[in-house]
Amino acid sequence: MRIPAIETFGPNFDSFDFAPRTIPESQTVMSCLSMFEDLGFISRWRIKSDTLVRFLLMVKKGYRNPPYHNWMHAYAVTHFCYLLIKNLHLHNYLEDIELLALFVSCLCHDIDHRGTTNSFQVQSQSVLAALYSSEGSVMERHHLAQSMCILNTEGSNLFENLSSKEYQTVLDLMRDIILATDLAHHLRTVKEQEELANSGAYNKNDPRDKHILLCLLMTACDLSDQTKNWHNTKYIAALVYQEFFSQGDLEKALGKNPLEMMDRERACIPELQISFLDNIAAPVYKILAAFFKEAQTPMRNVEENRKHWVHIGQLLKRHGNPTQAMSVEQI
Ligand SMILES: Cc1nc2ccc(C(=O)NCC(C)C)cc2n2c(-c3cc(OC(C)(C)C)ccc3Cl)nnc12
Ligand SMILES: [Mg+2]
Ligand SMILES: [Zn+2]
Repeated sequence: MRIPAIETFGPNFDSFDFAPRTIPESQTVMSCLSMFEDLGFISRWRIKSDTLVRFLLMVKKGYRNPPYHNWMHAYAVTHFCYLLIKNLHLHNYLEDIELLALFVSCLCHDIDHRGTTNSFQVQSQSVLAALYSSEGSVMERHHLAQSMCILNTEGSNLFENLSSKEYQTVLDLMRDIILATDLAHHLRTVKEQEELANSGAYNKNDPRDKHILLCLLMTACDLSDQTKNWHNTKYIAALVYQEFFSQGDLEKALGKNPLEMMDRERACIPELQISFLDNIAAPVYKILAAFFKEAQTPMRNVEENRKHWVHIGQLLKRHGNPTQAMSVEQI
């Protein structure tokens, strides 16, 4: 089968400033094929092209269509992983199999997401909560289970030609990486990531150091919409709050009080986005830039986007009533 050259998808496809959501959804699977090829994964791991196509189509089909946590989110996350591998010379920090696991985890990390949070699963006593709430990370365990199902399906097992040792290793890595996408896990490990980055003593023979770096890279991919242009950032906020406000509506219907950020009557999006950037997103890219000098651009773009939110917040204060919930279209 002919896999298009990566240049087909634009001259700056491998630049941090490239916005993957400009790729039409109809070309995303083909674009993933080209990324696998361009990263050398197809020959290195002897991936049969029909297996790879079936795997990608099964993963894409595994996503539902909530406003934010859909296939295009997974595609954008995966594209940022491609950028990290191409721009940060990660081969000096991680083994080949760890890069493969990271890239495939990006594709799979939110499979079958329903657009609601872990706490909503527990509150609403969902089937997934019944299955996983005793271990925590309810949604992430489900994303992992769905991913394993696809890999265990005849014809879409991407890792069919890996040795049994490699096979076990890549599945263990996917488990660690996908479970690390739980915000609660991230908040528990971000301090350690910062210390490791600032120590300058990263040791590629230390499994703990490699685990910490893999978690940082995964979170950097998961939040990468914040590292693009303002138009992209504004658009993503609209999608995220559509999802949050729908959950808030459901919680009210269940007689529960939603968090302010999920309550369309109370949420002030610019304020919430500034605190999300300050407390969650910006630190991730500051730490990434502390690890890799080539990672200045994403960090600078997040700082730029914060300035836009401050400006929007001032406009709102001057022209609107500051507590009035801003419709996402008005942003
Ligand atoms: C634009 C944007 N605004 C957000 C605003 C708030 C929050 C939120 O959860 N606040 C909870 C309080 C307790 C702090 C997340 C937001 N968010 C995410 C996101 C990141 C996640 O977790 C990782 C990837 C591990 C960080 C998990 C889920 C989501 Cl939706 N992606 N984009 C966004
Ligand atoms: Mg997730
Ligand atoms: Zn995600």
